[in-house]
Amino acid sequence: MRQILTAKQLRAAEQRVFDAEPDVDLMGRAAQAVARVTDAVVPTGTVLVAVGQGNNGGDGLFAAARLAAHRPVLVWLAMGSAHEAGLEAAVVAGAQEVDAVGAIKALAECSVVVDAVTGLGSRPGLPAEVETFAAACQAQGVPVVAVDLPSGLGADDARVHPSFQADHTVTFGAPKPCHVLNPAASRCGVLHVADIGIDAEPTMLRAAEESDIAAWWPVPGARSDKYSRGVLVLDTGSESYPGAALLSCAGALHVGAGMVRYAGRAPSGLIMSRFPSVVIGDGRAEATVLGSGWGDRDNAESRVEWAKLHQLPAVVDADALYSLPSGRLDGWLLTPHAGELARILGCTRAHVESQPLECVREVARTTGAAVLLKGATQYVAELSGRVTIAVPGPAWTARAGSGDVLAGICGALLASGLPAWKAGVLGASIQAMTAARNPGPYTPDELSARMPAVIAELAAAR
Ligand SMILES: NC(=O)C1=CN([C@@H]2O[C@H](COP(=O)(O)OP(=O)(O)OC[C@H]3O[C@@H](n4cnc5c(N)ncnc54)[C@H](OP(=O)(O)O)[C@@H]3O)[C@@H](O)[C@H]2O)[C@@H](O)CC1
Ligand SMILES: Nc1ncnc2c1ncn2[C@@H]1O[C@H](COP(=O)(O)OP(=O)(O)O)[C@@H](O)[C@H]1O
Ligand SMILES: [K+]
Repeated sequence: MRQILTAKQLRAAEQRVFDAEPDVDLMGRAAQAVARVTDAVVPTGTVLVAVGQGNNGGDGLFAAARLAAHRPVLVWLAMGSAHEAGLEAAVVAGAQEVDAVGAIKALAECSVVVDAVTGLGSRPGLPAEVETFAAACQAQGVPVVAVDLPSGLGADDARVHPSFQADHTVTFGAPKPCHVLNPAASRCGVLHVADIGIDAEPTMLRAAEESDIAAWWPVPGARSDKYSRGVLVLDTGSESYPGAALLSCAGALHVGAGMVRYAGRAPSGLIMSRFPSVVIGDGRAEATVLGSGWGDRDNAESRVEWAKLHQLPAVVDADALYSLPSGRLDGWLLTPHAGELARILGCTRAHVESQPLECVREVARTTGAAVLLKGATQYVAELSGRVTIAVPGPAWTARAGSGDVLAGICGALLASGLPAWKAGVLGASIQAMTAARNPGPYTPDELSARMPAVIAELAAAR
């Protein structure tokens, strides 16, 4: 599990290191990591380092000094002034200074650019000259290694602003929100988290890793049976949207539900013809999935209320999200995408997309349920305010029906006895990991059929 630190939390962690060891050279360690990644990404040719006036520029200059020992290095002081000791080290090592015009001209001969304009102290956006330079790097296809974060982004901000488009980003101690929250994360390229001796304490924002998914996956044991593995009732689909019923069945079955009962309004013959192991009709269960493919259903509210009355943990998806019963929904998992979350909150989709953490936390706080906000980055918020980001996957999954499969997956995991937040994180992650291992436009049900192989791989790795 990776802890995600805000700029303020990272600075506090840095301060603790300085307090314990006043002479520690954190900047030297940061520069060493930047030089190492730069050499690994593009081993030869001229490096052009764009330098700002703060400590981010300092990292860039000390990295320039290291690189200049074995390859040509140019430095551009993009804000006029720069970290004095860093500049001296770079010049002594042989780096050559260029001005703004020289920097743009030099791009034609450079093999890589190091962006050390701003980091944790970054205000969103770039001065005009730097923005022009960043655009030229992209237009000319020169790879960019960003120091700490692509200059122009805000460290704690999910939004994109005029900024560098990095191919690689070398950050220190722990990822910051901009490295994991989309769309900002899409500007970071490959993220390298360098250990420079800063300890990241547990925070209210963290990102799950594949090793967590492997460790948490509910693998059956010798004493397991279909009941102990979890019985799931799917009330999904409708006469108008029978496909959603099939997709939720596919999701639940392919992640190993002990038993799936189908109690929705899609034709039972259709379900049986595709999934003969599904039992038709309601019955004893450990969890239910409500809402996927319901459309405008007449008894939506009473059906959701029914689950609450029977204290049946529910995955609430799609149309059922607008029929939530009052009171605390402990043990439930809500699975909205940004548009659905906006409708629940009575705000715009754009607001949810620019403030995803605040919005997902707000619904978890007011309902007591765990809330999985779906999309390019998938967030699972709990009542406590803790948010866990699922393992990311490729955008191939962004297509109609993926959410129906995901609801079935999460339902099966909830039925297995996992807490709702963990069911959400595991469900979103396994779908993303399967897509990552099977790139291409597979349909959501085809992709679900590839999940057992990924789960077997995870179980074998434990
Ligand atoms: N502490 C440590 O020992 C370690 C720190 N480390 C490194 O330090 C970095 C943080 O350094 P930092 O605090 O000096 O801030 P930094 O990101 O360089 O920017 C501040 C300067 O940029 C300017 N500026 C900002 N935005 C702007 C904009 N949009 N347009 C124009 N100007 C803008 C801003 O101007 P001002 O706001 O003052 O007007 C100020 O002059 C961190 O990311 C990591 O790389 C590592 O070495 C590990 C050890
Ligand atoms: N950009 C993206 N990258 C990766 N996965 C995505 C992206 N956008 C959406 N997804 C995934 O696609 C699914 C879409 O869900 P949803 O919008 O509810 O679809 P539907 O309701 O049509 O089934 C979600 O499971 C989400 O995880
Ligand atoms: K930077």
